[in-house]
Amino acid sequence: MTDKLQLISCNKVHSGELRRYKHQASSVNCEMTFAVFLPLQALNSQGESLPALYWLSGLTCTDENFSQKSGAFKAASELGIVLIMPDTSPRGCNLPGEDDSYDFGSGAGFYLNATQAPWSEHYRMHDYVVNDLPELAEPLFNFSGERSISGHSMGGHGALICALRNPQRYNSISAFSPICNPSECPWGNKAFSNYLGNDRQQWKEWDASELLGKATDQLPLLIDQGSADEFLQLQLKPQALISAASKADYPLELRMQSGYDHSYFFIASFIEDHLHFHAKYLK
Ligand SMILES: CC(=O)Oc1ccc2c(C)cc(=O)oc2c1
Repeated sequence: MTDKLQLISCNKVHSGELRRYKHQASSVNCEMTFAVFLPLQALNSQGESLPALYWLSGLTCTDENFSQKSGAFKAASELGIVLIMPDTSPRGCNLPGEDDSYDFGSGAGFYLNATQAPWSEHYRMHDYVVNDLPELAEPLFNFSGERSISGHSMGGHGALICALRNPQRYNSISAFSPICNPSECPWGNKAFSNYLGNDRQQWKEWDASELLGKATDQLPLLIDQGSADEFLQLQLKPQALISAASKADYPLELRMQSGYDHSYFFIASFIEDHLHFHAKYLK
């Protein structure tokens, strides 16, 4: 599988390696970039078997924001967890409007499979994250077969829908400030109407609150939300997820963190908690 990957860069960090790769991806029909953090344990020739945590970033981000701003590598090194960090959308596909706004198109793939032209040919980030990326990234180390998923904002919602739609593939889910009910917020309305069309029944298949409300398989789920988040009321709507979890008896731990906003300062403050949370379910 590694012959399909082109190494872009490699930096030593916390005794491990942060590598960036590019490759042609069949799910999204274009070139994609991703980053992987391999702790020291993944680099020695004995090849201790290690689990993976997928990180999905939010609107406007690339594979690089989490690497540069979260401070996750020290804990990932100590816990022996490989981090796999995809980009947030296909790019450079020359679709009309692809680069016109921060909340749609490039940097805003929403981790779903678009059904509407012209987006449906490339904007299939669900299949990329759930199928293509694991096939390429997991052979880079001695993979234990255990994976979990986390993310921020649009990526927090992405982590929720990837795991709720494919509970057998993940051991645990976490999110920072996720969009909780995209069918009922402006970012979600814009993305879903363009990617999925106007039939709101179809939207339910990609909305975390809808999926959680009818989930039959339950995964451990941790969410951190800042109380001073500027997007809390209009866009994120955690109450919808709390209500769905309560109706479905789904075990959700949602921690309201006093005074934190939507930025990576919030993520950096609690990422170690999230890594320790996932470590419990990855061994
Ligand atoms: C690096 C960074 O600040 O990331 C960032 C900023 C803002 C947002 C918003 C507004 C939404 C989202 O989904 O992600 C996101 C990420």
